[in-house]
Amino acid sequence: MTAKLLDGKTIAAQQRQTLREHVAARVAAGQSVPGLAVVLVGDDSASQIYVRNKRTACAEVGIESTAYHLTADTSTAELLALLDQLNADPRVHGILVQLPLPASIDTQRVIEHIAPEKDVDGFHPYNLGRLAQRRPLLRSCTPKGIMTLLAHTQVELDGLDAVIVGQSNIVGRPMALELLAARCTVTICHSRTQHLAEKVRAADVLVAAVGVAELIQGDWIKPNAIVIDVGMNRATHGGLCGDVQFASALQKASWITPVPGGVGPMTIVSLLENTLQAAEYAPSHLL
Ligand SMILES: Nc1nc2c(c(=O)[nH]1)N[C@@H](CN(C=O)c1ccc(C(=O)N[C@@H](CCC(=O)O)C(=O)O)cc1)CN2
Ligand SMILES: [Mg+2]
Repeated sequence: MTAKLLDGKTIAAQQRQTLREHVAARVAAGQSVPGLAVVLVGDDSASQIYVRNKRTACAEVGIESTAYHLTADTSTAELLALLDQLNADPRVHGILVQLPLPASIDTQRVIEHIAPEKDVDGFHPYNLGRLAQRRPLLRSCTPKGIMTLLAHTQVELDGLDAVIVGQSNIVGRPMALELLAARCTVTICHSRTQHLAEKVRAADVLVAAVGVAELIQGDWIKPNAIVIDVGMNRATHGGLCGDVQFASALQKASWITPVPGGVGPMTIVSLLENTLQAAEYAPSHLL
């Protein structure tokens, strides 16, 4: 059997079209243009590309993005001062601080300084706590995008065994909360996990987000499993590869995401959705 591809590139393009219509309808009704502040600190080349892609996507759907590019020697206090300004600005509905930040900056303090109602990355403890209580507001972008991909399979998730490989704050942990809210039985695996292959073999839904090129072998995949590969690793031949051995997993899974073109585009479109959501739910005195 050959798995069907979960084509994030195409699905994200469809979502952007829908978003463009919603934003246009909102503006035609006399409401404000959704605004996203995009904060980049330092010169990390991958981050510069992601920020550029996010701003291009904003422009495509009619969200106004404003870039703040700070030098790598910016202090935590200076970044917090910028966030104070953005938190108070009624034209800014969403604030995105691109990660990773330079090591000299206290990332956790920065995340906690973003007003939760403008936290369109969904990284603030308030938003993660809301998700943990099954009352989500702004949801982390990669896990939210993966839930959209899973909905496209039309597979009923209720009661399935989900295994997540990777326990990061950005992907693994919020992903576990999303799948738990969808009534999966969830296992998180990490660097201390014993018998990883056996854990993966039990997965009806596998999310690989560990950042180790092709760690997960095709013969570990349960027949008919849904395989979501968040990994983006440099392959020895120069291109990109995921955390899953794609060619052999393709023969076992029912659905699988490609790398690139699977999860990545869904992360960006989820950010756009969150920005519109933040604008729609902004307290009326901020509209
Ligand atoms: N503030 C945030 N920082 C980071 C996030 C995030 O969601 N918020 N996630 C990642 C980086 N990231 C977005 O910021 C991101 C990474 C990759 C892609 C993507 O579309 N990837 C493409 C392949 C790109 C390539 O060819 O190099 C794909 O998968 O098709 C989107 C977003 C860490 N930081
Ligand atoms: Mg992400």
